[in-house]
Amino acid sequence: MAEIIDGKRAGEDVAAKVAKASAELVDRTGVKPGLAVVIVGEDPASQVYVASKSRKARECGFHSVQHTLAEDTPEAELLALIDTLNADAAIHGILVQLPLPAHIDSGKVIQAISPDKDVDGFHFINVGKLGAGVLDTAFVPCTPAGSMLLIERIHGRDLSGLNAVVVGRSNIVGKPMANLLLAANATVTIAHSRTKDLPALCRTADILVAAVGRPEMVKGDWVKEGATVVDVGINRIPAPEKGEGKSRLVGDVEFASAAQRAGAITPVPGGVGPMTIAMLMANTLVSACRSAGVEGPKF
Ligand SMILES: Nc1nc(=O)c2c([nH]1)NC[C@@H]1CN(c3ccc(C(=O)N[C@@H](CCC(=O)O)C(=O)O)cc3)C=[N+]21
Repeated sequence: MAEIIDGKRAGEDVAAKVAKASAELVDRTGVKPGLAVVIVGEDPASQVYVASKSRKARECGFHSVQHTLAEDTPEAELLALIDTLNADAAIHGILVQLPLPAHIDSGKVIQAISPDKDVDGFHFINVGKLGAGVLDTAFVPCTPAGSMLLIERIHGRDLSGLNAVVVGRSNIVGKPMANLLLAANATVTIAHSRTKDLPALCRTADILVAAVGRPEMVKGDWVKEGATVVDVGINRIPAPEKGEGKSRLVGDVEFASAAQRAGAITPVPGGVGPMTIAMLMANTLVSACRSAGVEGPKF
């Protein structure tokens, strides 16, 4: 049976380090890290995530503001809010919760965020730095950054000689994840819906990252014996066994069968999700340290 990687615990470790550094930053410079989270519309799942980000920010001793805009907010109004936050010296990180309503061009909105406050790491400047391996000043997207810290717990920082397969090629997880694995010297393959014989490819992976958004798509017999499996998926599926109308969270990996073969595996919930939120705090702290001109902690 695989070791179950405790992402909740790892996320708490990161948050404790952030909280300590945040208090030191305030003491030394008077600068308090500030995070602005913007949400447009009333999607209940998004509301839950945004609330937990704001809560975690307060736990870290941050200045935390949340802007909740109506579903029908015009794009220009959202862009104007971003301009205001870009110019606000008390704000070091801006997160616009995705997805945005269909009438808003999310690409335009993301590129309007100052790259220096882009704690999601989605601005082209940060995407480019990651692609070029300039990691010291890049903001790295939170989910891949958190996944790397979980992988580090098993393999250390140097992944030389290890084969990594990333299933999924999204801009928010698959592509940045592949770049981080490559920067750590892994041999990386990105697989996707057009990949031939995906199960066979996955069986070559010492590190298998599933980020496709399809519930339990990766089966146990796709997993190489002893591999490290990182499940990025968070899918809510019906759970009639729990009662009428009930649901449960599953990942992109069929956990029970994969855990039989893996050496280590992240669960859902309690794996990558809590690390994502923790890395958002880490990125915000780093941004505040930069703005105060002091060296922050490394994560
Ligand atoms: N600009 C932007 N940046 C994001 O980082 C972003 C986003 N938009 N839009 C939505 C997704 C989703 N996301 C999650 C973060 C943590 C958990 C998390 O902590 N999940 C818990 C379970 C939560 C539950 O029970 O529902 C866990 O996996 O243990 C989940 C999902 C960040 N996202």
